[in-house]
Amino acid sequence: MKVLKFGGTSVASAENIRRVKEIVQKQNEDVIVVVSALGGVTDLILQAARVAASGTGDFHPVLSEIKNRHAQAVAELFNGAGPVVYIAEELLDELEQILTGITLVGELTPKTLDRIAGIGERVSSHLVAQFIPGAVRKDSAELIQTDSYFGKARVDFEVTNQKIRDAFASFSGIAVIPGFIAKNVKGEFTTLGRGGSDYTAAIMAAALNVEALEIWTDVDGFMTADPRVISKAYTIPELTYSEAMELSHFGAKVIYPPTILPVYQEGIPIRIKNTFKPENEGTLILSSAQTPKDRPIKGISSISGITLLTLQGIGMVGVTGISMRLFTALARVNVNVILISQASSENSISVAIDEHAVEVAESAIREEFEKEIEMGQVSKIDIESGLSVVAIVGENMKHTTGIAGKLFSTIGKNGINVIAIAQGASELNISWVVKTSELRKTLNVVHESFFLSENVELNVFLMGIGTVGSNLLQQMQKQQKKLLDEKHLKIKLTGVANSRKMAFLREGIDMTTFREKLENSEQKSGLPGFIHEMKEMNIYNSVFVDCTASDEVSGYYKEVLNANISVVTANKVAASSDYKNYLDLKDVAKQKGVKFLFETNVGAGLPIINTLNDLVNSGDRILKIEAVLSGTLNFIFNTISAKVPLSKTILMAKEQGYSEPDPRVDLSGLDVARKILILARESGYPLEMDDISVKRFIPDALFDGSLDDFWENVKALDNEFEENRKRLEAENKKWRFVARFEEEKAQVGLQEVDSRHPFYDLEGSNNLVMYTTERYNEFPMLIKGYGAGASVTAAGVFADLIKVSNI
Ligand SMILES: NC(=O)c1ccc[n+]([C@@H]2O[C@H](COP(=O)([O-])OP(=O)(O)OC[C@H]3O[C@@H](n4cnc5c(N)ncnc54)[C@H](O)[C@@H]3O)[C@@H](O)[C@H]2O)c1
Ligand SMILES: N[C@@H](CCO)C(=O)O
Repeated sequence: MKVLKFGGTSVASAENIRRVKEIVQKQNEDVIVVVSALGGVTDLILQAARVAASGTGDFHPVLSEIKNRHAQAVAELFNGAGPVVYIAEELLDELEQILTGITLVGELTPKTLDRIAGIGERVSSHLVAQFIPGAVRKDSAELIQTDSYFGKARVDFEVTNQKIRDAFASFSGIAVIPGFIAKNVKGEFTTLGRGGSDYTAAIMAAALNVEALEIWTDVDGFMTADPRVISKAYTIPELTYSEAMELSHFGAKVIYPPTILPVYQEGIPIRIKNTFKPENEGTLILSSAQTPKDRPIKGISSISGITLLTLQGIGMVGVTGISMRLFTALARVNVNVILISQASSENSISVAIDEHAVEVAESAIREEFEKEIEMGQVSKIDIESGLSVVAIVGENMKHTTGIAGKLFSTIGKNGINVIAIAQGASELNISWVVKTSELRKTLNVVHESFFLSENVELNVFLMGIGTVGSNLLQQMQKQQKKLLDEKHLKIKLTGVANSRKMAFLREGIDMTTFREKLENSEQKSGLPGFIHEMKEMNIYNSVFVDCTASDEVSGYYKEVLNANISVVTANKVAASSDYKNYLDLKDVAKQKGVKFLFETNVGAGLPIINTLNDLVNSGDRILKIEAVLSGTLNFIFNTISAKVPLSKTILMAKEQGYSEPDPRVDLSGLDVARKILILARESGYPLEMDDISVKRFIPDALFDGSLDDFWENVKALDNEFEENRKRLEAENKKWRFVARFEEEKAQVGLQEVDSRHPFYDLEGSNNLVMYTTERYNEFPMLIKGYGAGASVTAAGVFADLIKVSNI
């Protein structure tokens, strides 16, 4: 035999009752079907009773709604005919009479309320019993005997069990019974309190020691987290009774814990099933559940609307009875304590309570500790609202090390502040308090870290979609699927901006149609606005990618890092700004557990900075750096010829995506100066830009004025350069713009190199770096290759991005 309980939504309408019938008829054994009232009916009854008791209002409109709901179901299920019509009418007339009585006396006692609160179940059980062929209705009120604590009556199990066993001694087939209701020894109606129908089902199941109890509801069972917040939450196949109780204590309102006590004591399995998707397995709750060893956590639950009340004072240290008095004071005013945290210093005790109970709780505590407050032994009662409690639950946590470490480091890395923590010695649950504004992010990071570790998500906020930025998006879009399939890395474009518009989407903007999305966006681009929105979205594992050349953008890195968002940048301005700022950014990133990566600042996609870091970190010392670091300048000097004058080569470098947005940054030597400065710093030398000697090969006058002036005036240099070029050709030499760092000094400038020089054969826009170190001494280390260009630079940015994910 099995007991099946159908909740309010499962019997909310004729259509749903048809589903119930189908489910019941598919059972291969005898069943007892416990039903709730039609969804929402109990609330309507209570509402009508309150209106009646007020003495001023008219309960009839609410009563009509109750009657209509039933009349509609009867009409659809029975064509409005048959005995059920009279039964329903009779019960609802009874309700009307009692409501009239309440109106007359202007008083609503718990006893009267219990007389009517279960009328919904009494009607629905008749409807369902008559609708399922062969089913018989039995009256649970005659089987379950309670005391007279109206509203939440306590069951007399000895009498009840005997009554149930007698009633079902020779029963076979389908029985339908109302949930929630019972009677006291005098035969007066009582109710079983919150979760009452579940309780009825559990009482029946335990009394008859049935094979299983099935709770049919409108969800698939216990989920790994609140599915309204975590779209990737999934149904937990098996739970122990203790895990189910822990999970349902908070958000997961699948069952009400006290209701499962009778079946728990008998070891009867409970299955949670979805009436609307009966084919799904649901969740099975047993004494010992299957738990994969690598999944110590079964689920995450959360509850919002929490206030933390902290009693603090050095006068509390070592004084016995403080907690007893605190909790007794709260109990006196019926305040339920959801979480308790007290440090071993005993200097403070924090309790998490429902925010609606704050006023009563506070005044009860103030009253209790009036003397101590007066004497200064209790210095303050702190109240912090707008909080949520989150908990991870799992029996396998017991004696497993590293769970709390993993939990809090994941949370911390994402910039979420943990306000209070509680873990019982049973190690079944770790609970903590966060601001409700951080709840979504908390659930996401914890869910990802414990349940979806096979898929790491990276949320990209990209600023600047010019040469490098747009190429990066193409590469990411092409590689997205492969990274997901093979590396379990999900890259999402969660925000993007060009100089006019910006767009954001938590689920990820389609990288093929991002331009349309931007065009259609109503958000005008603006740096503070972009940063604000990114921070407000507060998504875990976020990365800010800077593909602009703007110093204004780089000025925001600190704020971004401080918000626990990693920074990946192709923009060289920050790493070559004041040494203090460069160090600060690195420090903030370290402190916040996020990354600040800028590999493409030198040599585009070439592994120049990473290699340098590896050398230095492994104990090598950089003695000398000699390098050609400008793709633009190398391209210009390799392209200039009798037919292609200087001015044309500059234009070509720009068109081919090598030059800076303003090519004067390359021509002036500033770009190379920035790069050698960054390399010197990464080698461990605290250089400033002023320490770099820059020898320009283009007259200063050309750098004054607008970019248009420059394009016009630069042509005047063509002849002189052609003369010099011819001379060089005759001498079999080439121009190379060389950067050098040695003995804490750095310089950049134009050099004429002959064919024996290692820089002589450097083609196209290639870069070459030579590291002379203590280990690479007689033969320096060489890194050579494309040093500029859209695809190689974008690839370098992409590689940094992937590094952030730590896959
Ligand atoms: N091109 C290369 O080979 C290369 C190599 C290494 C590093 N970089 C660096 O990459 C960065 C981008 O270079 P690029 O060649 O793509 O330049 P680009 O001029 O093609 O692109 C820069 C884009 O940033 C946009 N932008 C500027 N300020 C903005 C703001 N406040 N908000 C939104 N968008 C803004 C511009 O409108 C432009 O579209 C530069 O810092 C450059 O030094 C480039
Ligand atoms: N403008 C730069 C881009 C690479 O940093 C260059 O030409 O080298």
